[in-house]
Amino acid sequence: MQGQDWSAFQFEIYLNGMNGTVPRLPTDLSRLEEMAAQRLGPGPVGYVAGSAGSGRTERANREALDRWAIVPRMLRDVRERDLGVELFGRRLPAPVALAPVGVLSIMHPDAEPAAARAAAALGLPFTASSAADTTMEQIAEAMGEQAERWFQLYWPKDREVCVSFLGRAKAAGYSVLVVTLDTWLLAWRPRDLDQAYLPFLHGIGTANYFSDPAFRAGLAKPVEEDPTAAVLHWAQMFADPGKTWEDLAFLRDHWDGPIVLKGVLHPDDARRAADAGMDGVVVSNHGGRQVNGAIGAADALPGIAEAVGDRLTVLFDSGVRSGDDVLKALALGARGVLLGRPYVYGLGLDGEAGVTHVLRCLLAEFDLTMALSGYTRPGELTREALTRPGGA
Ligand SMILES: Cc1cc2nc3c(=O)[nH]c(=O)nc-3n(C[C@H](O)[C@H](O)[C@H](O)COP(=O)(O)O)c2cc1C
Ligand SMILES: O=C(O)C(=O)c1ccccc1
Repeated sequence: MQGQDWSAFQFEIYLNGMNGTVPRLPTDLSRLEEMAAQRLGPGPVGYVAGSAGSGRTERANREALDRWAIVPRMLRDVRERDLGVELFGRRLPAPVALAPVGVLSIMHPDAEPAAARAAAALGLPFTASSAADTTMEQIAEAMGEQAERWFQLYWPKDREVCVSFLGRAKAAGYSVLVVTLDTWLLAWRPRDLDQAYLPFLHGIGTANYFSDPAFRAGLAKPVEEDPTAAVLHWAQMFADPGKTWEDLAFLRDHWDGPIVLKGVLHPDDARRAADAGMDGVVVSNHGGRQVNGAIGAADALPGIAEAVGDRLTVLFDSGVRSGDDVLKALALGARGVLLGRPYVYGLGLDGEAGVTHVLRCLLAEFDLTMALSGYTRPGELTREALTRPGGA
């Protein structure tokens, strides 16, 4: 084994069984939602599990991955394997990062620091959401100096707040800026609407803003004196639906590291990202939480990889639930994937240990599936590894 031996987790689980111990959480990560629904509150679970409209696009994400089938190849000596990849100039032990997810404290009191520590302990990047309950500085501290961390920007209307966030993220050691393009407005989300549940109105997810000097300067009264006014101010400056491709020059001027645009679904938008001097895209429909009826993310992936794969680092999220999903995404042209809801359920069900469990399951399953399919490293995976049984 050249890289980290991710599949050792499988044997560890069986060995623990000799002492009568079985895993506290399911090892089929698609079952976590069901367990979370039994054990956690309906508001928080609805917020995480819910999606836009009828849930058509959330289902499309699964269907798009399920339409592909892996075609395993035999007798290829798969003893020496390495899941490691290079992303944005850094060597990572596996092609997986944690997706930016806001308001994690609705799932578990240990929230972002717990998830970030779990990622750091395995050497995987944690993407801190702008809408976190812990400041980016506190998350950085929880992760430790050397740990790879990315900052997700909800690009605010207020220029001063934007510049302040970028300066803080750089100072706190975030290496990659992930700019989310698909959430200028929150979509129509019936599960949240039916329960009239929105965490932000309770001030959840505003830690980066309420601690920010530029944000605070825009308030008539200090946050502590009038929290409701602070939340309302946050709501109107949090995003700017007026942004256009020309505005990316501003971000390029104020961030000297890699910039990745999250939420790209059309090859022409990916080309524009490359033309604007961006470094990567995340092919994503936000887990089906924004445009109901939108294309399944894995259906958009091959066209985008073909259009810009030689100019940009193409990442993927929306629907990844297993090691075979990771294999398919890489074979369809992604260089890495972001894991969303499964780690959030792991956090809700068992804190930091739950996130660790989820990541180790995903990567053990990916390593075993890759080996059993005849591949030894992510770079070997191409469309050749897959077929589409239904045709097309
Ligand atoms: C509860 C929740 C909160 C999220 N918050 C953010 C966020 O703050 N910023 C962001 O860019 N994406 C956010 N996302 C989207 C994720 O980054 C990712 O695109 C999505 O979860 C992928 O879909 P999947 O979890 O079904 O695989 C959120 C997703 C969920 C489920
Ligand atoms: O709920 C989400 O999908 C999301 O992206 C979000 C938006 C604003 C604040 C926190 C999360």
